[in-house]
Amino acid sequence: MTLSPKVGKPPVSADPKGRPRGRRTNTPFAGMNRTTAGIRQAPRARSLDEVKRATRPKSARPQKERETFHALKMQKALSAVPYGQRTSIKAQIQKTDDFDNFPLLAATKDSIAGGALSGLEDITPTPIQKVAIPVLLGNESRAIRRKALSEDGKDMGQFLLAAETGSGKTLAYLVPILDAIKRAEVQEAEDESRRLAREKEKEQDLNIYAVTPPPIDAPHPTTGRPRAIVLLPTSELVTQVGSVVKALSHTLKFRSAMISAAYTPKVIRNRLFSPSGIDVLISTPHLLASISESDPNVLSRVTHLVIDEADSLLDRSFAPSTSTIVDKTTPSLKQLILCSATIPRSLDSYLRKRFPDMRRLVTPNLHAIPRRVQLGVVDVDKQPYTGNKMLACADTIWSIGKAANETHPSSEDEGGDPQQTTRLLVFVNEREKSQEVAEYLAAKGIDAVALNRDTPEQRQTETLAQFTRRTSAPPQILASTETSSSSDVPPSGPNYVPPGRSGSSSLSPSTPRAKRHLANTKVLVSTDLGSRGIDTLAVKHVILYDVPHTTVDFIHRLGRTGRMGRRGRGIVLVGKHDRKDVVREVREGMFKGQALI
Ligand SMILES: Nc1ncnc2c1ncn2[C@@H]1O[C@H](COP(=O)(O)OP(=O)(O)OP(=O)(O)O)[C@@H](O)[C@H]1O
Repeated sequence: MTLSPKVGKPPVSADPKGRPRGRRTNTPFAGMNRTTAGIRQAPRARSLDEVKRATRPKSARPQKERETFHALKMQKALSAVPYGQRTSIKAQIQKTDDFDNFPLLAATKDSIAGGALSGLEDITPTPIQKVAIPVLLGNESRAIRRKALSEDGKDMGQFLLAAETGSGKTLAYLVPILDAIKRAEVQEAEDESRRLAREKEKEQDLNIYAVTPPPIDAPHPTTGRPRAIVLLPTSELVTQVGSVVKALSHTLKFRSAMISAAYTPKVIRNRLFSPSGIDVLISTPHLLASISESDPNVLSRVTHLVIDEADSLLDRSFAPSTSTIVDKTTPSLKQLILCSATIPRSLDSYLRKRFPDMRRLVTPNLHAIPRRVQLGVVDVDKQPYTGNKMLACADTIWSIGKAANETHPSSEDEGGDPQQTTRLLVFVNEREKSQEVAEYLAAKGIDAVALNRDTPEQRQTETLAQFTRRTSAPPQILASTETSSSSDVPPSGPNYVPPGRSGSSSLSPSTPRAKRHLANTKVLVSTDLGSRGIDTLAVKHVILYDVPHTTVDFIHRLGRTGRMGRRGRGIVLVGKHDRKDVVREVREGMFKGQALI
């Protein structure tokens, strides 16, 4: 290493052009080896505002707004729908306000008002019905329609209907399908009569004395070969959707059948192979997939296949049976319709791979829990529960039941109006817990039953029927006759004490048998089984005993109340092991009417 010859020489004071050659100020080493502070001028005096800001106490300083959905972002459960898309859908559907706006057959329109929604006044289509019915009817430009057809050019439309819980998705797919079936029936009848006329002419040309043989007593051509199939995950949902289809069939005149494990093999066979034929079949995928193995013809004529509750039917446990049915029906299929209240990310990526051309028909409020559903929080670690969640649950139910009884004293069992009975759903995460909680509540004098996969099919149906009773009053009327107004919805807070409580618990955790009975109140303690699709119109209160694992479960469970414009209350019980941050964000999202993520 050689040293510079300038080492030890004093610095030159000016460069050849006469500029001073001192220390460079814009290099990383500019501040090194200084003997003076190098302040060129006196510091600038602070303005009055700057002084005020600096002397303000920390608590008074504006906080940087907390990032919304920080905890929910960790879960990443739901696929996002951009807000721009939501706004444009909202604008699009604003023009439609009547079922008459859709090019439906007169009989189809009559079947809505006179069948499926009989008893309701001023029937207007819901957002998902406004979005989906025209598209499924094929009532749009050819260019848009071509987009919905599959890539291989096959004439099969693929659609995903996604909308909030309790927003009328069932009719959104049933109405256009039944309309198409009726039109196809008319077309086929015309074709058949033309064919017969041609045959007759031919016979007459060949032999004028030909005698037509008497008609053979053949079964109907649609026997065991339905035109439309609706798949649902449970027997209860098969019964629920089956009854809507039946109600429509009274006016529209078609044949339908529902089959599930709740029926005996003989009943299933008789329904499926009825000599009078079948147009619409409602089934669970496991049962239909196994029938199709022994009798593949069952799926040979299907033009419309609906996979309702698609977020469940395309998950690991159902996917093999569902896919088998999709594969076997594909050759004759005109429309494949998936329907769901949520688009979980797993479903989103599955659809992108398996059905990349699927058209998504979503509503502006998808993934938002309506603001008319209010969420209260009970901190079970605080007084008077001190960590006893079961006690907190029982006490909350007693408070709700007592408050309702003050308004409607006569019980259903005593011949009172069943609509005045308070029906509550309690959701737990594990099936063992449902039994445990139901027994505890019963010991506390509450009419509670458990519902889980171990409950026999028949009992599941009977139990759920008590919570799905239809009311004929329109939502607006129901909302106004509710015992509560938005002001008496349970206030939520870290230690929300339900109304009617004086501060101490009216129940003791060690009470072995009920000393008192909470009249006029029915409680169902359920696992996720009771949270999917069940039309629990009669339920105004949902208690989340466990904090749901994901936002998907939050949406489904809270979606059992506040259906079709009604008000509802959710109460979540949080303990020290529960994700309070997740609950807080869900509450904030609900308050702002935002879509959860
Ligand atoms: N246009 C309408 N006007 C009034 N009520 C309607 C209308 N369409 C459907 N309903 C009623 O709304 C209720 C909820 O409908 P449905 O069960 O189809 O909801 P959903 O969107 O499938 O809910 P989920 O996601 O929970 O399965 C039903 O009782 C149904 O009769």
